Amino acid sequence: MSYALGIDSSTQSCSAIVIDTEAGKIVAEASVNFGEHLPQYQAPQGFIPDGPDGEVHSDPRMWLDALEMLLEALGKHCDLSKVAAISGAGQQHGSVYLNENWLDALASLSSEDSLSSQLERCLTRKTSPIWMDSSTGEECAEIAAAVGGNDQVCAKSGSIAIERFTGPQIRRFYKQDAEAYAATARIHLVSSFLCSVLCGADAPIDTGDGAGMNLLNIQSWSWDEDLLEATAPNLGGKLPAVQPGTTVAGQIAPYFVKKFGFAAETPITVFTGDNPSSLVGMGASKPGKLVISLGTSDTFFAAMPEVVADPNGCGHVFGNPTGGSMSLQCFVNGSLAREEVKDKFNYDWDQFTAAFTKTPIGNHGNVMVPFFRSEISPRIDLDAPILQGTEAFQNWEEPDAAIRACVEGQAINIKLCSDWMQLSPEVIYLTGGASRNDAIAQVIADVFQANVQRLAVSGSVGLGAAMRAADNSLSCRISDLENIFCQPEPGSTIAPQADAGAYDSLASAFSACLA
Ligand SMILES: Nc1ncnc2c1ncn2[C@@H]1O[C@H](COP(=O)(O)OP(=O)(O)O)[C@@H](O)[C@H]1O
Ligand SMILES: O=C(CO)[C@@H](O)[C@H](O)COP(=O)(O)O
Repeated sequence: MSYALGIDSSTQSCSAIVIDTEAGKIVAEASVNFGEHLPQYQAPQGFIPDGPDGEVHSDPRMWLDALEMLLEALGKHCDLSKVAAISGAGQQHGSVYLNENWLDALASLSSEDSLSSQLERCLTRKTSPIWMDSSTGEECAEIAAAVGGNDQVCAKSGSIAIERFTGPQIRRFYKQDAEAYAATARIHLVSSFLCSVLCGADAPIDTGDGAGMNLLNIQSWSWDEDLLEATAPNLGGKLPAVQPGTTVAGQIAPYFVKKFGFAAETPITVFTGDNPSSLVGMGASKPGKLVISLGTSDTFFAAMPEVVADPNGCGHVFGNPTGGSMSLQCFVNGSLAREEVKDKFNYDWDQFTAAFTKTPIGNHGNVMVPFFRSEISPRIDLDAPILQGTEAFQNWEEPDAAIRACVEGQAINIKLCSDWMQLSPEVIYLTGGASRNDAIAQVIADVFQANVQRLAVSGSVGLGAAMRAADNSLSCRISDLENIFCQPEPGSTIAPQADAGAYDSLASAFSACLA
């Protein structure tokens, strides 16, 4: 049997891909959009809107319901009993809090009932903070002070103390509700939570996703005692083991065998974060390739030959699921910022895209810092964009110029913030929902003065998971799978149209707006 299943539970949707490693083709794909298919959770974009004090949470029951809907849909396109290897990925940093009933509940799941109805009684925190949460500034400062400053936090964990990272989120929970914290027996990431559910047993956290917690030591790749202590009492005992991404976490639980027809004993490789998984699915797990993901967040990442920390404190070092490390820069104002500008003018994506043919490169000097919510790269508190240019532009009276300015501002910001990685690529590989947009891809090619390519398989997170599963459990090699599945979409290369230096003055104006 040669089928491998990869699952991607990201911010707005849960998707899956099944690859046939022998035939070298995709067998089935399916996707469940949280807002569209599970409206009862009132999370149109995958998170509960308007949380207080920068809180952004999601309901973990929604992720469970989506997983079931996904497998149901997938089973209509493919015989799931042929799947011989499974892995997956979750949006990074999000955490799930579970009580002492968790392990028993997992071990005794009945296929007569839903996962969410059987596991909700295990939740000690009804909703899960996710990566967009910025409520933990105070906790970050406390953790940094306790271990001797942010330089120490960064040297240990690969990032300074960061609001969305899981450690500060755990500390906030402990401070807000010490009783519920004490009743918490296990804290999982989205990735390890879903992996545990599939295994029917507690699964480890992998080094790729674990590094996004401010708790994992990136030299030893094990929980760091000082960071654990600085975060919350008895935390070590509440965390699962950390394991490399090449670990098999367990076998599929009887629940999924009975309900969806998987073969008993199908091995499950430890899940990772969506970005580390995408690194694999983009064929970029060895150093040399640079990826920009335009998902809910925009991210810029690459496998690194050695651990390099961002001197400005905005970038991160995560584990590479195939070994070694990767660097990543995350931009909160990604797709949702582009959508805000589009929706401001009641445009659809075609009208949004057409705006680029009606405006020139450089936008006559009109520049936008397109931050609709506090940005982390660079760290700045804003709840509305800064516009600088003609009066009409500043008054949002020029829709096409505003759209170009949003995307140019984003691309310039990505370039400025990723300079620390010292990568000057000839080719940038694009993935994520917005990567299908040629106009956005063209701006990235122009700003970076590099060719831009997309791969023929668009779901790089799920693909990366399927490839890791196949590498671990089907005797396939990642490099061979890359040759088959990670090939550029024919004719997709977008070359720069702008001259080198065309964006120099706009980049200076952008920086000046932030000064
Ligand atoms: N044609 C398009 N042009 C630009 N952006 C698009 C287009 N189609 C979809 N998107 C964006 O893709 C985003 C979803 O990307 P996706 O990678 O699926 O998100 P995530 O993995 O974070 O759940 C949407 O928020 C939407 O703004
Ligand atoms: O916070 C980060 C990375 O550090 C985000 O990239 C999340 O991992 C969410 O990913 P998407 O849903 O936007 O792909």
